[in-house]
Amino acid sequence: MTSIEYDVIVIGAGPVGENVADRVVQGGLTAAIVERELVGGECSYWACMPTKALLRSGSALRAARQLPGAREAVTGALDVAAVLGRRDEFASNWQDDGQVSWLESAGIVLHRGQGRLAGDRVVEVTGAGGAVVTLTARHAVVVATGSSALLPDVPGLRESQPWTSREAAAAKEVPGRLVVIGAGVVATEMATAYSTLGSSVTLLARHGVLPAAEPFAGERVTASLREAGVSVRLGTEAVSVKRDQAGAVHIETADGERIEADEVLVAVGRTPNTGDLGLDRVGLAPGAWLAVDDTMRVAGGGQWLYAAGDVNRRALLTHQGKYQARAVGDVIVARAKGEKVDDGSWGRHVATADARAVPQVVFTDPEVASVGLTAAAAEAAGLRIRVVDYNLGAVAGAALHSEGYQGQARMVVDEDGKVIVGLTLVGPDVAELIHAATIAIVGEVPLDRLWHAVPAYPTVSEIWLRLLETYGR
Ligand SMILES: Cc1cc2nc3c(=O)[nH]c(=O)nc-3n(C[C@H](O)[C@H](O)[C@H](O)COP(=O)(O)OP(=O)(O)OC[C@H]3O[C@@H](n4cnc5c(N)ncnc54)[C@H](O)[C@@H]3O)c2cc1C
Ligand SMILES: NC(=O)c1ccc[n+]([C@@H]2O[C@H](COP(=O)([O-])OP(=O)(O)OC[C@H]3O[C@@H](n4cnc5c(N)ncnc54)[C@H](O)[C@@H]3O)[C@@H](O)[C@H]2O)c1
Repeated sequence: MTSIEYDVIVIGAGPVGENVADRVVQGGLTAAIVERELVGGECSYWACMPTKALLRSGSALRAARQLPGAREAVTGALDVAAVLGRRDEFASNWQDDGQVSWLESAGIVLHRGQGRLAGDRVVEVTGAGGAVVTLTARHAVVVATGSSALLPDVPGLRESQPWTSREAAAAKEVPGRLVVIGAGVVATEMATAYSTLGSSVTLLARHGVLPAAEPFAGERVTASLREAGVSVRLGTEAVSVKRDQAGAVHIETADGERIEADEVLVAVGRTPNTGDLGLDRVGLAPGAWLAVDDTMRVAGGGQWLYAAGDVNRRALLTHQGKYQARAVGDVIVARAKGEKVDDGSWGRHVATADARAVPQVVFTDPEVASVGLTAAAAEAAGLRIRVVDYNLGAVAGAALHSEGYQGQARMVVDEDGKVIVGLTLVGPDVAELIHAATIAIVGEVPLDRLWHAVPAYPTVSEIWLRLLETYGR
């Protein structure tokens, strides 16, 4: 059987795979990308973009209603059909022509089908009709196959055809009653979206709401969800699920309650897309997350095998996966050309920020924007820290932003280095504020110098000055 040769083969054309391929082509190598569904991946069609489109209109409406003068101009309710229509556009109507054209313009060859490793630097691609094409990589194979929703082992759940994040992101109708299992990022965002769109939502939070964030984030989001009419059940979980013949779903909880709903959304984390990837053909375990070194080389794989994005479990976020993609694309080019590899801390060919400065925005109401370590995580890492809290609603810019602005900020300072290692902001429109904190953490800007970074008056950014004043000089 003949094989087509490329310098680099990328399996998975999500945001991460696309960026890896682009980077290696820009570095002068040839690249092929293998995709079994839509070019653009989860983020474009079933995750980041459509879910944020579902949330945005409700958020804008709430903002207008919090402002005298603007409030009076809002006379109608949310136009659900228009929101869903705008979401469809943001999901490109689940067509990938635009991204396929981009691949062509970037000089990347697309092979459609299921990609499987079939030996050292060999990938077999099985197309829709069953035909198999064999590809060989001269330098590297990069696995960027992403992740899928995890379905917990709850009796009856799988048979009940639950919604996962995919159905929640792409739904054509808003269910009357929605039960959400889980209370992490997907669960809280989708509870916010669907309650705004008119569903009666119940959220089952086994481990608390947003348990990975600073505790006040979960508390504020819980309070606001409840104010919006969402029933948030803390410390409980689904123990059995059944869909009846009329289509209703019956959920039994650990505390013996029975809840009836039209749909049940499972949002309890992710599982790697490595079950059908031929990992056993290269000595690795199918179905496992792919552990990697800082240059994204797979532990226990050949020197030619890399993994980037969700599939390596370092940080399940598009921006962080694309950051890894830039590092891995460049390191493959450097190694192919025999150039020096810059793999020291914060070097060009490593993703140092994955461990120390990952920003994330949860688009709930209020928004939760964070970067770096929470106080609990910093303590667990053995750092000697000081925690500085400040009421975000007390800065002048917040009072101007909206009536009764409520928010909270926390800065975590490493007392030995006198630098910030974590910052969390909770409040309306804090999303756009977090990048300043990312720069302060990545740049390891000393607190003494931060006093000279003066926030403009009257903006919500004045929180920076208030946090410094509270810390003391
Ligand atoms: C509901 C939801 C909302 C989210 N919102 C945000 C957000 O607002 N911001 C953010 O930063 N992150 C968000 N995320 C996370 C983000 O979607 C992921 O981190 C991101 O999609 C990971 O990109 P990736 O390229 O690694 O994987 P994916 O986007 O999953 O792409 C992997 C691609 O590989 C393909 N593939 C898999 N196996 C094979 C195979 N064997 N052969 C061929 N092709 C294969 C898949 O079809 C897919 O196209 C969200 C996630 C969810 C679930
Ligand atoms: N705005 C964003 O950046 C954004 C939005 C959505 C998703 N994402 C990414 O997608 C990934 C997946 O999100 P997710 O919400 O599925 O995972 P997650 O890890 O954020 O939350 C899962 C939650 O489910 C809980 N849980 C686990 N098993 C459970 C069970 N059997 N019953 C009840 N609860 C259970 C966990 O305690 C956890 O709180 C995240 O890592 C996140 O980074 C990002």
